[in-house]
Amino acid sequence: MKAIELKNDIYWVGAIDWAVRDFHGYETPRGTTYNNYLIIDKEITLLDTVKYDFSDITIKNIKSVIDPSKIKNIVINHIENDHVTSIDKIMDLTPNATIYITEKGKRGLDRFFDTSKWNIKIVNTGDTLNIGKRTLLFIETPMLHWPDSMMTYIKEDKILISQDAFGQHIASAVRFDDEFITCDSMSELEDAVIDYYANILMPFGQLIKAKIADIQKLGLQIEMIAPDHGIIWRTNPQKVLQMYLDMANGKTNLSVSIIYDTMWHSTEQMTLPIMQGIKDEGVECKVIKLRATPMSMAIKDFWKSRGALIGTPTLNNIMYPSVAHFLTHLRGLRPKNRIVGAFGSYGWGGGAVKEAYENFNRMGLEIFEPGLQILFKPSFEDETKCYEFGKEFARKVKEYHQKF
Ligand SMILES: Cc1cc2nc3c(=O)[nH]c(=O)nc-3n(C[C@H](O)[C@H](O)[C@H](O)COP(=O)(O)O)c2cc1C
Repeated sequence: MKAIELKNDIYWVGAIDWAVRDFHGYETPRGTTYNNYLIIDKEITLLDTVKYDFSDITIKNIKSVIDPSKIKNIVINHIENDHVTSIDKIMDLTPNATIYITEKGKRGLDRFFDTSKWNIKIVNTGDTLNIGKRTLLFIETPMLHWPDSMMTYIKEDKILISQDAFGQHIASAVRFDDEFITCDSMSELEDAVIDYYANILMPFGQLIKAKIADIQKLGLQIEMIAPDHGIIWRTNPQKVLQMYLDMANGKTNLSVSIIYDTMWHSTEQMTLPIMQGIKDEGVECKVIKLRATPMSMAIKDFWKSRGALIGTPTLNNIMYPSVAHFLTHLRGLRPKNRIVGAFGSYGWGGGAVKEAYENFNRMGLEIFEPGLQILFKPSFEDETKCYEFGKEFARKVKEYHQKF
């Protein structure tokens, strides 16, 4: 691999991770990339590093353009391990370089490395760094998605180095959106954006809107958005900005996800008439069995639908563990603008459906009540109840969807 030019004298020097499937628990079936960028100017500047196991690769890529000892400035936009843990290797090659980082970023960096001998400059929103023909503008983006996060805008080239925002977990032979949609497809790229947003950025919708508004107020013209993972947006960067705004504003499909688990298939049997009821109301429906589906995919499918029905049998008075796991994960992501209900089979005292509703209440979601509980295996009459339950839920979903 070698460096790839984004614009004149601005290079991608990152690494492709074809093999990663478990990214801090997030399933990444397409792998990912760790993107970082090198600018050749009067002061040679590196924007971000990569995950530690890939330090040799980024160094090789940098060497394909320039001797790394000539790097004068290193901008660290985000201190998460996948972006910062090869900085020591880079600093070994250019010990006099200056690191530009936010104050919170510096505090974190000090926990990973002995930074006592490194030159470090703290930057705030609006600060600029002139590197010769170019000026870098720093924009702090706290909690998008860590407190230290920032973006760097290359003024003359109109490139926004956006760190994790606008990224996707895609390992590909190509670097740019136009290339990707030729060898894969736009819908695959969009799906990867939604997947990343749902699993990482869902809690931060309000911040996303505010930050995009700030960027618009600054009047920055953006010709390219270069994130720290996946494909670079050079054809139509406005597309991903609009996708983020839409998701932050609650836009999603008029559809339902049935997300369930089962021990002896009774709850599973309930999914079929429920699904039929939903479809007969003209609403699309997708059914996801939790133990057969990676958590991050179930989260994405939840996010892609206006409504979700959670199916759980009762085990020892409470929800089935995989369902509890899913709802705990979902609660951390602070979902909004979705309507939910629950159903499931039980054998005696029940308890799982009630507990699912307790979870929904804690999340502050729009709730469809009452839930549906069936004793052991659903009878023919029970299946009719399931069908009506699905129909009624779909009607409520359609009504709720009008608000958006
Ligand atoms: C280990 C075990 C514990 C159970 N605990 C309860 C319970 O506490 N309360 C209850 O109502 N049913 C309990 N059940 C019964 C199940 O909820 C019942 O068999 C139900 O139909 C299972 O639904 P499923 O086929 O979708 O897994 C238990 C079942 C098993 C296997």
